[in-house]
Amino acid sequence: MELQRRKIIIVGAGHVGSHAGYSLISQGLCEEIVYIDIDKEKAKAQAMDLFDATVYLPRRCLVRAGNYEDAKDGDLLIVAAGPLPDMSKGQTRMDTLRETIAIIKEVAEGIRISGFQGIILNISNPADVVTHYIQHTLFYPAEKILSTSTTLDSARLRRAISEAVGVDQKSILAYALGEHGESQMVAWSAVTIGGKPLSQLIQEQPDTYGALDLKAIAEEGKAGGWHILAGKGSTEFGIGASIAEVVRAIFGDENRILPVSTLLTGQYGETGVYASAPSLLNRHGVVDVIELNLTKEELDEFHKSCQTMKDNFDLALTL
Ligand SMILES: NC(=O)C1=CN([C@@H]2O[C@H](COP(=O)(O)OP(=O)(O)OC[C@H]3O[C@@H](n4cnc5c(N)ncnc54)[C@H](O)[C@@H]3O)[C@@H](O)[C@H]2O)C=CC1
Ligand SMILES: CC(=O)C(=O)O
Repeated sequence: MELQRRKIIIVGAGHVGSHAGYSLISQGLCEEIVYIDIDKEKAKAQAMDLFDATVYLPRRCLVRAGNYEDAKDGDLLIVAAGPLPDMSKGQTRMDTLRETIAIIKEVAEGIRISGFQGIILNISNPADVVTHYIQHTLFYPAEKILSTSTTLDSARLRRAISEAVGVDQKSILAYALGEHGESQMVAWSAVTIGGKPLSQLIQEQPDTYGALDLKAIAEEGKAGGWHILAGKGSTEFGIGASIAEVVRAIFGDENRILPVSTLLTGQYGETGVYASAPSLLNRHGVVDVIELNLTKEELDEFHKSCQTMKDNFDLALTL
């Protein structure tokens, strides 16, 4: 009998790293978590706090602080190190590129020397461009490096739709696609509520669904992160749950479809760019990208978003 011991490395023991850890241990998704942070005392403290919590959680998980040597036999590595956009300066996620890349250079080198060969899930913003940068720097197999990206924005979009139509988010399937950031777009043509296309509901119930302000709903979904940042200075529970959802799809070999950011190789007419699109996830990582039948306007918006990320990826390579 081969006993399973799933090991996750989390680089960055801040708000995201700690909440990712709590989501993972409370859902019993791994047997070991190792925190790496330049602030070693913080890494130790977060690990100890989380390990104490496991006493009262259903599944055992060893949580400790470590270093890149611990990544050698890791199965999955989460990158969550970097600054948040400074709202007082009106920064977007993309505006943090320069500062984040300086950190990511060190993180990527740590991953390289560790010999880590598992799946990399990048969260550091600007998420899509940074994921591409790590993949490029490490010559990493693209199917094994991804970002949660608009998995989180799609949850926020589903909340915004839910509030407008009075149906629970879980009964709504809706994707924000492209960038985890300002240029993201909504694939309205693919939205279904209880299995019915939104376009059909608009025709059948013009007084309710037909009266929806789709632009305002899309904006509300996109603004979700900003509302949370403004209110409490960090976003953590939503991203922690999104990370756990992606990890479950991978470790469970689920063939689950989530809107993660992956290297596009011709899908939607885009090549050589990390962007969020509905993708099939299993133990190998991202094994397929689903091409939705987007309208011409939606496709134009998607291309615009991809161009933003291509331009910033080129910029990242000069930093
Ligand atoms: N993709 C997404 O949906 C989300 C992305 N983020 C991004 O995640 C990143 C982390 O955000 P928070 O956890 O809120 O920040 P935080 O400031 O709470 O934590 C960041 C941690 O990274 C550590 N760190 C800095 N440089 C490091 C290095 N070279 N090596 C190892 N650790 C290092 C810091 O010591 C700190 O503990 C940011 O880039 C943020 O923009 C945050 C929320 C959601
Ligand atoms: C901070 C961030 O990227 C988010 O919560 O969406």
